[in-house]
Amino acid sequence: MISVDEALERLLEGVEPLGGVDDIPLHEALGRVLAEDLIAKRTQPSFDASAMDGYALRAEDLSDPGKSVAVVGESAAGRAFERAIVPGEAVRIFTGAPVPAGADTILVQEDAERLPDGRLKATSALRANLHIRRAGADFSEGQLLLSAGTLLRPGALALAASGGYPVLPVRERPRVAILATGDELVPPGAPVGPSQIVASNGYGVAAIVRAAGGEALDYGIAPDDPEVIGQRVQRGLDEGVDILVTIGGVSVGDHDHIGEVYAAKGVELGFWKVAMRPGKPIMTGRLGKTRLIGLPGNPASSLVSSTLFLKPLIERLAGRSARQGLQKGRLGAPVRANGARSDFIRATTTEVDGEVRVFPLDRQDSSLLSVYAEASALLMRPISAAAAEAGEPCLYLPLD
Ligand SMILES: Nc1nc2c(c(=O)[nH]1)N[C@H]1C(S)=C(S)[C@@H](COP(=O)(O)OP(=O)(O)OC[C@H]3O[C@@H](n4cnc5c(N)ncnc54)[C@H](O)[C@@H]3O)O[C@H]1N2
Ligand code: MOO
Repeated sequence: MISVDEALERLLEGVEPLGGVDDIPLHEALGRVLAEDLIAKRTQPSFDASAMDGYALRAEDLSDPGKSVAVVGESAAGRAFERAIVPGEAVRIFTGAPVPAGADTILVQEDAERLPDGRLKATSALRANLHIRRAGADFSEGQLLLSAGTLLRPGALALAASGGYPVLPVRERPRVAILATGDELVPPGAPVGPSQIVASNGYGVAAIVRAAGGEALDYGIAPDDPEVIGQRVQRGLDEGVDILVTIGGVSVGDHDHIGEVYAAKGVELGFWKVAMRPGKPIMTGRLGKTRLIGLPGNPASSLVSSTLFLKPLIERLAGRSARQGLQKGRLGAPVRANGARSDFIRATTTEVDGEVRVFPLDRQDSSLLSVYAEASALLMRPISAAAAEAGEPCLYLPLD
């Protein structure tokens, strides 16, 4: 059996980002991947701005407690005070408003006293350069705002808007068809007969697809019939999907037909079986431009193997820049020696003194979705790892 690293290397070998680029409005761009570097079209802020409600003035004018200055006008957000101030003058100012020329500090309202004649005093010591956001503090025109390959998250969308972009060039999304297989499967919400179960895995797999930057296409449920599974696979090929994912039927039982279907379709086999737990029987292949991934049917197996293989494949096709791999943490509890497969243990994480502690969950059977849903990380135990105590270093993969 090949290792996880070798399997991933084989799967990603020669995979290039898809070529298409769409121009789409900002509000539709969440989760898409930026196709080009984004250069700021403007400077933010474009003027020195006050960070507080108060008064703009020269610090020197109120350097001793006996001094006062005249308040000669107002600068509000969107309505600047039109001229420079001169020594002895202050301007009432509000958060976000332009600081008038001649002023070098902001006296916050809470530290200001207006005298009966309207003049202004400071009730605490004042110095220059307080509460002023300098022009260009966020970014300047011509600066790189976001690099090609960035996954567009909420902050990136707001930044692009601020930089002057109502529309963004984004990469074409990899199209990923997901087909559940098994005579026992019924859709969620349908009556569940004796010996039937609900087809649940596809919903988790589809969510992994979307979070990675792909488009998930639901191909429904096929019975354990190689003929029918073959027809659905053909549909994926006809529709030119980038990835065709099947769930179940990759093991060695009499009703496991994915290998047979691959062979009948002339799929060029990538690998079958990886030295990992859960998810060992994963099968991959390629037919023309379509990549095929046969996920194992057990719920945790399908989700762990999607996280380790399907997700990076989508990220590569989507043109995403380098992704986070295994992280360093410390064991929150002792673990047993490991055997001949890398173990991806469903775990929770907490931060203690700036370090992440990883706590394996009690039950690890690959059928347990309640355990998988509780997990925030996969604790990775390498092949043949020795038993380890709480507090020892470990590696883990955060789950989205
Ligand atoms: N003799 C052996 N038996 C098994 C081996 C082995 O090496 N030798 N490997 C085991 C491992 S490890 C796994 S993982 C499973 C994977 O088997 P399949 O991919 O063939 O999966 P199925 O048999 O079709 O289903 C397994 C299990 O998962 C349920 N399932 C399937 N699809 C879904 C779905 N969409 N949603 C929810 N649950 C699903 C299915 O009902 C079964 O209970 O094989 C072991 N056996
Ligand atoms: O790999 Mo199976 O995934 O142990 O249940």
